[in-house]
Amino acid sequence: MAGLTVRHRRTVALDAVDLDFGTGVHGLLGPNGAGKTSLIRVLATVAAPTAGRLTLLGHDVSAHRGRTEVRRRLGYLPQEFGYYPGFTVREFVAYVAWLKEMPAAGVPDAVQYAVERVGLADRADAKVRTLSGGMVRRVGIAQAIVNEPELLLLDEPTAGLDPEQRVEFRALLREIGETATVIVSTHLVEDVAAACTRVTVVESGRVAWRGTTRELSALGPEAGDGDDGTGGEGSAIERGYTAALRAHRAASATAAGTR
Ligand SMILES: Nc1ncnc2c1ncn2[C@@H]1O[C@H](COP(=O)(O)OP(=O)(O)OP(=O)(O)O)[C@@H](O)[C@H]1O
Repeated sequence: MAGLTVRHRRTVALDAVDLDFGTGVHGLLGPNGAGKTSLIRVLATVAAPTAGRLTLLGHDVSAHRGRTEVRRRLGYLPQEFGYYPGFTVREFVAYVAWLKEMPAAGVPDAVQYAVERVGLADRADAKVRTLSGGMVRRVGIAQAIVNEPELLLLDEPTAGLDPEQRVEFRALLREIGETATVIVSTHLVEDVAAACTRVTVVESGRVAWRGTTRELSALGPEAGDGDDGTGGEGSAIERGYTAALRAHRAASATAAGTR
């Protein structure tokens, strides 16, 4: 993507962002309101950018034909995911498979596999309305992966999952990321540490930092070294994240001051 800009009335949610993502699990980290959801929605082709160029899976998505092709090959779990409470898990995931125009003959097996991968095989014939919040979240993940997407976009996917489910889910992401591009927006630094190989930190609609998870962990002060009494707390990756944000803010303030 190049010069990607998203405006909501007067708010600039994404400010001329240039990014590319290869195979693997990418974490999108940033404070509330940084622009993560705006970016994921554009990548999922549910929102059009205000300006800029976006190519997904080799297709220009400003063209109708490109968008249709890409939608078949992507999976998307929105932050607030809408479902039909009267459908069973199997029916709902099959419905999404149908929306993605998967060949009908392969749908039952694909649904079964997706449901198994999220650990819901024993509830596959239960109505979604009877499930707990964490289980509904897993239905959301199942519908996102039913077509074995080449591009998987997940907006705050671990919200509502208990610690054990989180661990299983991160393992699933790593497995999918071996062959697909997975982009996970989160404010949980531990999710990134456990599941992602690369990180993009966004703030105020701009890319504040990019690199590997390991590089982000190495960015912060050593534990206990914080010169202001806060910098040395938390895990290595939390300290790295805080350091990346501070450096970006300092650079933005300097740039604004010299304008
Ligand atoms: N529909 C909208 N109308 C007006 N402003 C919006 C709309 N959606 C987002 N914004 C604004 O755009 C900016 C970026 O929001 P976005 O939801 O992309 O951030 P985020 O990083 O996903 O935040 P969070 O972690 O809180 O979900 C924020 O300032 C937000 O208030």
